[in-house]
This record gives sequence, C-alpha cells and structure tokens, in this order.
Amino acid sequence: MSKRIDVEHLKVYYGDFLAVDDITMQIEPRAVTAFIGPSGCGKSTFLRTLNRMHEVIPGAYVEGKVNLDGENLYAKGVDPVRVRSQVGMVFQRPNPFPTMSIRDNVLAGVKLNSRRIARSDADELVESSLRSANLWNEVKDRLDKPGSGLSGGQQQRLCIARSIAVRPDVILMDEPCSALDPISTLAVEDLINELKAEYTVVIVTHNMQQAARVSDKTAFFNIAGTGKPGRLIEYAPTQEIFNKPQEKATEDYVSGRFG
Ligand SMILES: Nc1ncnc2c1ncn2[C@@H]1O[C@H](COP(=O)(O)OP(=O)(O)OP(=O)(O)O)[C@@H](O)[C@H]1O
Repeated sequence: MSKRIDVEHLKVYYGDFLAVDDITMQIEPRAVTAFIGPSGCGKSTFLRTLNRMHEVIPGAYVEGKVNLDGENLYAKGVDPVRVRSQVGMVFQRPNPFPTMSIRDNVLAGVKLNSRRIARSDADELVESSLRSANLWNEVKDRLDKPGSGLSGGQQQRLCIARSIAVRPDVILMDEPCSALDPISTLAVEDLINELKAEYTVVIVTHNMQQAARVSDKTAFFNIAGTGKPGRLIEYAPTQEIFNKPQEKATEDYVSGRFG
C-alpha cells in the first residue's frame, strides 16, 4: 500500500551541527518525488530521516514530525524497526548479501522482520518480488546461485526486490543508479516508473535528466555555504521545476549555472 508522507518543521542534526533546517513538505502516494541540489545540501540526510535511519549515527537526531498517513514516525513508543519495514531503502551501491543465494537475498528482509513463512508462500513471494523488480526472467534458472554473481544493475534490481518483498508503503532510493552503466540505469528507471503504481517512491539523484525522466514532483534543496544548513528552496511538479521555476536559485541550478 502506498502512503502519504507529511513532513512538518523538520530539523536534522549531527550532534551540534544543524544539517537540514525546517523542512515542511508533503510527499504524495503513488508518485515519484525527486530530491535534487548541490553536494552537501542534505538530500541524503533528509531522506534517511524518512525511515529513521538517520538516528543510527551516534549523536544524530531530529526535531519536528514525519507523518506517514497521519502517524508520526517520531512519536514516543514507535518502533524504528517497524518503521524501516514500512519505509524501505535502496542505496547507492547495490548491497546484496554476497554469499547468500538470490532467493535468500529476496527473503532476507522478511526473515529479519521475523515473519515466519511457509516454503510455498516463500516461493511465491520470491517470484512476485523478482517479477515486480523486472528481474525474474533473468534469474529464474539460478535462484540458488549467489547474489554476487549478478551484474551491478541486476544486483540493484535484486536489492529493490528485497525491499519490495517486505511489502513496504514507501521506497526510498539514494542515488540508486550512480554506480550503474547507462543500460542498467534505464532498466532501473523503467522499474521506478512501474513501482509508483503501488508505492510512494522518493529518489535522491545528482542526475537532473534522471529527475526529469522519472519523477512527478521535484524538491530542490540548497545550502548557503559550508557549515550552513541545507534548506528546501522549491518544491513543485517536475515540469515546473525544470521549465519555469519560481526561484532564481532553482533556475541557476537546473540550467547548470551552479552546483
Ligand atoms: N555522519 C555524518 N556526521 C556528521 N556530518 C555529516 C554526516 N553525514 C553527512 N554530514 C554532513 O551533513 C551535511 C549534508 O550531507 P548529505 O550527505 O546529506 O548531503 P547531500 O546533499 O546528500 O550530498 P551529496 O549530494 O554529496 O551526497 C553535510 O555538511 C555533511 O558533511
């Protein structure tokens, strides 16, 4: 199920350092939202607050709220492990468990959440997750072979299958194509486009063409200088951000005059 994310006055800290200041934004379900902006403006930091991954860094914390269909993920008593199964994450470098089989990689997240699963259900889940990740046809005859034997692009789709298998509401992607060749990038972009039928998808990307190709809405973040916090400058339908942005900083960035 796809859920809406409402971020309210979120401030993100690493110890004393305010990395991201006062973000308020709504992220729509069944849509792809892209985060763009220059290096260091806090895109990845902010992304990691959406599934409570930020706080795994010692001293890191947030102020404000992140509501998932109205439930504040930072409310007292909310289990961050449950949050991470509702809000999955795919990283820059594909990170399948190298010695684990393709099949076990798909099931790894489900097992981590200690859901018991019958063999026939597991087979079905492996197939449906790999189909959703557009990988089934390429791997169906070698499910018991290690995940590390796949190409980089296939490994990234395997990681996406692993996220999908947990049946999350949201999938976060932190530069999911930056380690991939152009063909694999296209395969992952096609997949992102299909995923939005069922999930809320949020993607951090340095590649503006990619943001323009895959996203419905784009958020532009910026930073005033070293040591200053990142801020959300403009958030609008992607076409608007690229064709008629309201803010000069956005225009400078998307036209390549900056960053
Ligand atoms: N683990 C950390 N501890 C302390 N500061 C950090 C940590 N990770 C990131 N930062 C700082 O937080 C700020 C935002 O970094 P972040 O990586 O989120 O930016 P970004 O926009 O994703 O950059 P890039 O596009 O280069 O990945 C930077 O000033 C960075 O140095």
